Amino acid sequence: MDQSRLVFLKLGGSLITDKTKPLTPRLDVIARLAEEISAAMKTSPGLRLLIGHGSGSFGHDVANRYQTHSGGEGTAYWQGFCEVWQAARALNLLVVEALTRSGLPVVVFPPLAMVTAKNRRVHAWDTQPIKLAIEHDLVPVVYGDVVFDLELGGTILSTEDLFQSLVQPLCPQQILIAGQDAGVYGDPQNPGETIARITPGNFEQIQPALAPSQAVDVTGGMLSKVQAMVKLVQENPALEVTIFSGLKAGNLQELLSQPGTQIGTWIAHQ
Ligand SMILES: Nc1ncnc2c1ncn2[C@@H]1O[C@H](COP(=O)(O)OP(=O)(O)OP(=O)(O)O)[C@@H](O)[C@H]1O
Ligand SMILES: C=C(C)CCOP(=O)(O)O
Repeated sequence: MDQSRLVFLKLGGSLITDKTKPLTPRLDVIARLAEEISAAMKTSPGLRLLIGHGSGSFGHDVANRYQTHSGGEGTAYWQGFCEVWQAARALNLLVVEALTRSGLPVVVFPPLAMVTAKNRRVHAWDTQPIKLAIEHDLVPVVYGDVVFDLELGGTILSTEDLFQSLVQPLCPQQILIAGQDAGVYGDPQNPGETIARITPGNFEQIQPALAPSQAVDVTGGMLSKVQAMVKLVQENPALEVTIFSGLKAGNLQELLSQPGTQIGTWIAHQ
């Protein structure tokens, strides 16, 4: 890859859906986020993007009913697997429609068709097509999905799981995680103050403030998100991660077009 700046962006399920109501997209938010991304791309010629999105009250709700993430066998398990796929895909269609309407050249890489897992971790993924899409100035889109698992039968990979496995082959400079919350709160029971910076050095001290999602969520909420990102910056010291609110209009556009903007919680090597 050349000198341009590659950013992985997650549009969290807590942002693009209402996680308190099954199968409820926030279409106005999705449309605004798409416009912000498009505006940032126009004013930042070196910016290259890989977009991932979460499943919110689509996939999580159905997966929770069937415990799809834990693996299984038999007709009922595979029926559930299929229903989770349908829910995740339905949300993906809405996101892609909005991104396309905003003029973004998006191409979808459905995880079920590309990735296999082993005990809930990415096992094999030919990332060459994604690399080529970025090199040709397209915007690849991935999303949390069901995948076949060589040990468990089936499982679920979150957007963060996918990002973790794409960092090494694609070498992004930044990961932006947009959710409904202003960042990582020092006390999730009393949301207000966000933690400005998390590093491998202060992670242990911050960990008690990290909890699963307050909504139905089979991939772990803020705790697993921060854990995964701290591990990534530890392994890739040049990488920086920002967790921020995409509900506040303008945040996403600013973070995309002005690297270094201090919004939300930063996760960095030091
Ligand atoms: N310290 C904390 N700060 C902020 N949120 C926290 C904290 N601890 C737990 N949470 C919960 O984690 C949620 C964010 O994780 P969640 O996985 O729901 O987000 P998401 O990635 O946007 O959603 P999805 O997994 O559907 O894509 C928050 O909405 C909150 O309920
Ligand atoms: C529940 C499904 C299908 C995917 C979960 O992905 P995430 O919302 O990124 O955690």
